[in-house]
Amino acid sequence: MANMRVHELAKELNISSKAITDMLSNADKKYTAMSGLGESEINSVKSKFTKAAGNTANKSGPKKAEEKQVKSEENKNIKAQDKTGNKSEQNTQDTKAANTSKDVDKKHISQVYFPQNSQKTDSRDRNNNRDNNQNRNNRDGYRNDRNNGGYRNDRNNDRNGSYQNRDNNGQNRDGYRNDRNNGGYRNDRNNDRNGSYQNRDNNSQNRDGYRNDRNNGGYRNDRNNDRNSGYQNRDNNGQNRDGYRNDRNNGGYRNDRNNDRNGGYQNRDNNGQNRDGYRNDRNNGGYRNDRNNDRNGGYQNRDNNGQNGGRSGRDGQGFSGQRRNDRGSSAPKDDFIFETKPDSRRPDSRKNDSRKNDRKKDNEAKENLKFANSKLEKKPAPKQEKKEEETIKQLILPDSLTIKELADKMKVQPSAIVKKLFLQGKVVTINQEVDYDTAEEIALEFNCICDHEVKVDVIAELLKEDEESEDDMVARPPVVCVMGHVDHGKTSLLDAIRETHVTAKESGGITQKIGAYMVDVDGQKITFLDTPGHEAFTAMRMRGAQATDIAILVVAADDGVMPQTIEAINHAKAAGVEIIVAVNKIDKPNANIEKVKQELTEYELIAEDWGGSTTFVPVSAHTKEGIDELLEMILLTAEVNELKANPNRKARGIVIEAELDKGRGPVATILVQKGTLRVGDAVAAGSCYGKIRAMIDDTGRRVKEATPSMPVEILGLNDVPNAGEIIMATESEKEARNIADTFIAEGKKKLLDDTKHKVSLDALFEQIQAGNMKELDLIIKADVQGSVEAVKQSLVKLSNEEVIVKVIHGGVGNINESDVVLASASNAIIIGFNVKPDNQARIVAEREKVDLRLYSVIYNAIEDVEAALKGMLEPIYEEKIIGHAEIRQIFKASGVGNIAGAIVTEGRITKDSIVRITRDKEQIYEGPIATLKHFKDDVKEVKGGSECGMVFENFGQIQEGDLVEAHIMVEVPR
Ligand SMILES: Nc1nc2c(ncn2[C@@H]2O[C@H](COP(=O)(O)OP(=O)(O)OP(=O)(O)O)[C@@H](O)[C@H]2O)c(=O)[nH]1
Repeated sequence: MANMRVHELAKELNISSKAITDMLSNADKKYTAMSGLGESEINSVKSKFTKAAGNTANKSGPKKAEEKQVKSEENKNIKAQDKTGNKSEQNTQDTKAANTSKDVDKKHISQVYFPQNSQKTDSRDRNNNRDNNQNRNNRDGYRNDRNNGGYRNDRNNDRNGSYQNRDNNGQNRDGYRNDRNNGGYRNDRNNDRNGSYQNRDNNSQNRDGYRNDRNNGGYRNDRNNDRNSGYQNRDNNGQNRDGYRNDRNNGGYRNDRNNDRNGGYQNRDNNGQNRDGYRNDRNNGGYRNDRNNDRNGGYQNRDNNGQNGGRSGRDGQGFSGQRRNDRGSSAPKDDFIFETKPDSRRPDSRKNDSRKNDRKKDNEAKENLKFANSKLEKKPAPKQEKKEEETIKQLILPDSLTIKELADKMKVQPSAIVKKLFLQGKVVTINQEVDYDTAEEIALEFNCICDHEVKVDVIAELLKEDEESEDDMVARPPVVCVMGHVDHGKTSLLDAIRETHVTAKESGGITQKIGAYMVDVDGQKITFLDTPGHEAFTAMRMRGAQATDIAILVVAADDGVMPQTIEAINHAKAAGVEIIVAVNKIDKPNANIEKVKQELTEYELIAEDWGGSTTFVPVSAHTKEGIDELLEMILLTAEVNELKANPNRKARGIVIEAELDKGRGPVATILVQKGTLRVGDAVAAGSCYGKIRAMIDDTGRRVKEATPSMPVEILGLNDVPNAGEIIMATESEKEARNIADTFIAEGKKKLLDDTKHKVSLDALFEQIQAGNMKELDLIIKADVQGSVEAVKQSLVKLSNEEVIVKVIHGGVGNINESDVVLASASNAIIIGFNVKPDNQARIVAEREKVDLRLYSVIYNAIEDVEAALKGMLEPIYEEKIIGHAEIRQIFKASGVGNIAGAIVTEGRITKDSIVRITRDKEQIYEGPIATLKHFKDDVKEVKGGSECGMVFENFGQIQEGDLVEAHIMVEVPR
C-alpha cells in the first residue's frame, strides 16, 4: 500500500490528483501529483473519496453501483478470511464472481520484466494483481510466497456454468512451500472454463512435502488453459505428495503451457505429478518452453506428464524446447479450435538445439533476458518496456567472427560488447576474432539467441556426383603430362612421340596444335597434355579434380638431376601422380643413365633394377630409341591403375586452357573425363555456360562427340572459363546458366574463405586448432645450394611427434611463379633465404595469399618457424596446487546437502579449482567445488586465513577435520 504516488491513487479512485493534493497539503507540506504517499495518507484519502466515489457511482447508474457492492462484498470476504484463516466455499465463489466481473473490464499489463522498473510494481500489484493464492488450506505447514521486487500476476479465471467447482490453488498440507519470484515476473494463469460438473483444479497441491518454486530474476509464465465441456476434469498441476519438488527457473524464461481442451469425460491431466519422490526441474539461465497441448475429443484421457517417483529433470542451463502434442483420436479433430498460437518470438528452428545452450551459465543472462508476452497485452505498456520487448533476436553465427561483425549482427555498438567484456575482466578489441562459443556467450548477454551457421559449399554441392556403378565403367586412355628441367628435351620427346604415332594421313596434316593430343599405340590410346607440368598439377587441381594420371619426368642423361627436375618431382608428388622417368638424350656420348638413377634415389625415385618401384625408360628424342618402350610402360601403368570411366552418361571434364579467339569467340580446350560430350549439349564451366556449337579434336577435325580422356576444343561458351574449371553437361541451357550464376555469386565468397584458410605462420596456431593441422609444409629457396640444405635441415629438425615440418620443395634461385603456385596448391609457406620473389611470383603470391617470408639470417627463419610450431603443439597442462583448507564444521542444508565450513590454511581456494579431500591421509574425494561461499556470498576465491563454505559436487560425506587440497591445471611452456 505504501509508497504510492498521488497520481496513481487518483487514478485508482478515479478522481483528480488535485483533489488529493488539496486534501493533504497543509502549511508544513505541499503535495504534488508525483508526491509519494504513505499508508496512513492513502487510507485517509481513500476513506474520504471512497464515500464520495460511492455516491458518484450511485449517481452514475445502477451498473457501477452493483460493481461497488460486489467489491465491498469481496472486501468483506477477504477480511473475514483474514480473521478466520479460512473461508467458506460460498465466499470463494463470491470472490471469484467478483474477480471475474472485474476481469472483464480489467486491462492487462504487459508482461515484461525490467529490473530497473521493479520499484514500480507495488502500484501494479495493488491495482491489477489479485492473488487468490493466499494461504488457503494451509494446514500445519509453512508457506512463503514471495514476490520480491517483481510483478506477480496470478489469475484464476474460472468460469463455471455449473456445480461444485473446487479450486484449490496452493493447497498446502503439513508441508513447507516456498514460492519465490525474486525480482522477476510471474504470471500464473488458470483459465478454467467448465461447462459442466465437478471440476477440480488443484494447482500446486502439495502434501507433506517440500516444494520450492523459484523464479529468480526471470520471467515465468505458467498457463493452464483448461476448457472442459464435459465431466470430471481433474487437473493437478504440480501435485506433489510426500516428496520434494524443486522447480527452478533461474535468470531465465520459463513458459509452461498446458492447454488442455477436452470435449469429453474424465480427463485427468497430471502434469508433474510426483509421489513420494524427488523432482528437480531446473532451467538455469536459459529458456524453457514446455508445452503440453492436449486436445481430446473423447473419453478417459489420462495424460500424466512428468509423473515420477524420484526424477530429476534438468534442463541444465539451457534451452529446452519440448512439445508434446497428444491429440485424442476418438473424435474428429475439427471439433477443436486452435486458440493458442506459438510464441512468435520462438521460431521452430531454435528447437532442440540444446548443445549450444548447454554452455549458458547460471543466471548469467538473468539481467538481460527480458521477455514479453505481447499476446495478453491490452493496455499499452510503458514505452521503454516495449522497446526492450523487441530486443530478443535470433542470430546465425559462423565458426568465427570479429567482435565488430558480432556487434553488427546484434545491432549494437561494438564498444558495448568491449565494455561488457571488460567489466567481466576480459579485454578484447573490436577486430578480435572470437569463436562461435564465445560469440554465443556474448550474444546471450545482449538478449540474442544463436544458432550455428551450417556451412554449405554450394559449389561443391553443385559439382557433387553420385557414385557410379562399377558395371558401367569401361577402360579409358591414360592422361599423361611431361615434366622436367629446361632443355632436357620435353618438347623434343613429345614431338618424337607425335611424329611416330600421329600420322599425317590420319590428321590431314598437323595444322593446328591444341593443349593436348592423343596418340595411338597399337590401337590403344594415350592422351598427352602439352602444358607446363606445374600447371597441369596445380591449376587443374583447383576444384579437386585431377587431370593427369601419369607424369613423365624427363631427365637428360648427360646433365642429370637439376633444380627444375626436383621441382617437377615435388609437384608430381604433391598431386599424388604416378611418375615414370624418361632418361633422355641417351644418344649423347656423355650420357650416364646410372648417374641419373643414383641421383634420383635421393628423391625416393628408385629404379626397379635398383630395388625400387619406379619405372625408368632410357630414350632418345633424336634417334627415337626407347619411345615405344616408354609408351608401352605408360599403357602398362595405366592398366595396373585400372583407369576407367562410364561413357554412357552426361559428360564431365576439365578445362585445360581457354582463350578468346577473334573469329570464333571463346574457345576452350577441354579434357572429357566422364561420359560423352556431344555437339548441342548445354554445358556449364565455372562462371561460363553455353551450348556446344562445334567440337574440334586434337588433329583439327570437327567431331560430333568426345568420349572419356579425349581432348577437344569446344565453341559455344558465353565467356572464357578458367583453366582447371570443371565443365559439365546439363539437362538444359537454363540449368547451365543457373550453375554459372551460382558460381559467380559463390566465387567471391569462396575466394575470401579460401584466402582465410591459407596457411600463414602468423595464423598457424589458430588454423591448427580449427582443423587439427599436423603438418607444416615449406618451400625453401636460397641463393646457394648449401643454404637450401642448411635451412632445410634446421627446419626439418623442428619436427616433433605432434607436428611434422616437411620441406616439399627446395631450390636455388629467386622465388618464381612456379614456387608460389606449388605453395598455393599444397598450402605451404615459402621461406626465401637471400633471394627475392620475381615480379610474377609476387603478384601470384598476393593473389593466392601465399605466405612468403624472406630472411637474410638463417637463425631468424628458424626462430620464426619454431615460434609458429610452438603454437601448433597441443598445450601440456600440469597440476598446480594452489591452496589447502581444513573442514571445521558441517552444516546441513535441505536441498543442498552438507556444507563444509572450512578455514583456508594455506594459499587460496578458487571456485574453479579441483579439490582432493583426505581423511587420515586417505583420499576420499576428488572433484570440483559446486559452491564456494565466504559468509553468505558466493565468491570466486577465498584467501588463506579466511573462512569459507564449500559444497562439493555430488559428494556430501564430509567430516570435521577433513583436509582439502585445491589445485588448478596450468599450461606448461614447452
Ligand atoms: N642429342 C640429343 N639432343 C636432344 C634430345 N632431345 C632434345 N635434344 C636437344 O636438346 C635441346 C632442348 O630440347 P627441347 O626439346 O627444346 O627441350 P625442352 O625441355 O622442351 O626445353 P624447354 O622447352 O626450353 O623447357 C634441343 O636442342 C634439342 O635438340 C635427344 O634425345 N638427343
